[in-house]
Amino acid sequence: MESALPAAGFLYWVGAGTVAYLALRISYSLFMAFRVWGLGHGPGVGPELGEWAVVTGGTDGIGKSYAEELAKCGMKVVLISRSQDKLNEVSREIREKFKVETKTIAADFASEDIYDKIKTSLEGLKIGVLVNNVGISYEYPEYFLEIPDLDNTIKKMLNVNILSVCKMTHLVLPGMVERSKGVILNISSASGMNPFPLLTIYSATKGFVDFFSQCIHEEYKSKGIFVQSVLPFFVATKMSKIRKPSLTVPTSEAYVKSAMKTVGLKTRTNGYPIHSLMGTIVCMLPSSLYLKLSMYRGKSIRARYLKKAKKN
Ligand SMILES: CCCCC/C=C\C/C=C\C/C=C\C/C=C\CCCC(=O)CC(=O)SCCNC(=O)CCNC(=O)[C@H](O)C(C)(C)COP(=O)(O)OP(=O)(O)OC[C@H]1O[C@@H](n2cnc3c(N)ncnc32)[C@H](O)[C@@H]1OP(=O)(O)O
Ligand SMILES: NC(=O)C1=CN([C@@H]2O[C@H](COP(=O)(O)OP(=O)(O)OC[C@H]3O[C@@H](n4cnc5c(N)ncnc54)[C@H](OP(=O)(O)O)[C@@H]3O)[C@@H](O)[C@H]2O)C=CC1
Repeated sequence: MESALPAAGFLYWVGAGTVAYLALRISYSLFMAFRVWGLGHGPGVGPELGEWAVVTGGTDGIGKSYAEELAKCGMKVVLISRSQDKLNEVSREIREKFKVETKTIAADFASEDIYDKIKTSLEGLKIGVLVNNVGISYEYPEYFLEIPDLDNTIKKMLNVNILSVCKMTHLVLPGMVERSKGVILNISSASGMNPFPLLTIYSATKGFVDFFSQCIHEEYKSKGIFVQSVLPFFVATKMSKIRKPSLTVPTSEAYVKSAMKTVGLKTRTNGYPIHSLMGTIVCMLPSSLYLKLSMYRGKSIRARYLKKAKKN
């Protein structure tokens, strides 16, 4: 009886400590959400950082929306993607709508020999913002060994999702450091925060982007550079193949408008209020439960995709 009392006291303090810790974490998250999305603040970017913004994969989805938001802030925009036709069309739209200068570079980030051409095209530009947005994912969630053309998929996904982030940062960061200002926005994914089975290679590349961003921010923040890791859940784009936006699946325009409010305030963000709530919940789940739920989710999307493919 006597020896049970100190154990009960110990458990009481462990319980009280845990509750206090969780209460503090939730209060801090709510306070930050209110500060970022409730109070609002001016754009954390603009031509004062350097007149040009560079957006990789800037002709569709999330990248196109970043290009438009940056142009709206008065920045000149360089768009980089594969198709010159799409580049011409989107750059014309941006020039006409926002009255800013644009430049295009046609390059395929699946290749490794494009960076000399990009370097030459960017020479002499004062780049204030780099958005490392380009990324590719699976056609649909799939078991590792069943991925069509696996060797080629591995190489392509690593080149587009990882190599592009390192190489573009290498090209742009020296100028920013020299001018002691600049913002780099790296588009990771919620699947880079927590592993997402059946999107294994993709999820792991996005984990790389998240770690890379956090480390570079810590290395260069004293030089006036702000690096942000952006971690969206699903957004309605060609990549997710979700056609109809919903409460939890915003359009890319709504997503980016919201994510831009966090620039300068948060080095890691899910970018959208409901996504932040989902991120907070997911991070509090025991990892075994999270993995079960995400595997279940992946399997259900896979089944729907395969059923639809069989019908067509
Ligand atoms: C609030 C608490 C949260 C707790 C969470 C707990 C556990 C965690 C569990 C899961 C983790 C959650 C999210 C994952 C994390 C990160 C994801 C990041 C994604 C990312 O980085 C980008 C990608 O890599 S996307 C993956 C690659 N692309 C694909 O796999 C495409 C596959 N999809 C398709 O082919 C099609 O969409 C389809 C065949 C599945 C359906 O197409 P169809 O034309 O038939 O249907 P639609 O009209 O488009 O939509 C109907 C309906 O379904 C919803 N929906 C469609 N697709 C998806 C999808 N991929 N994911 C989720 N939901 C999808 C769509 O929104 C519609 O819903 P509605 O009927 O309107 O409610
Ligand atoms: N949509 C979502 O649900 C989520 C997306 N993300 C991330 O957001 C980023 C953007 O995704 P999203 O907007 O959905 O993608 P989209 O597929 O809608 O757009 C992709 C853009 O990248 C370009 N692109 C694709 N492949 C290459 C390549 N090999 N070389 C050069 N450019 C290329 C495309 O242009 P073109 O085809 O002309 O080359 C297009 O401009 C990605 O990094 C993705 O991982 C993260 C979480 C969720």
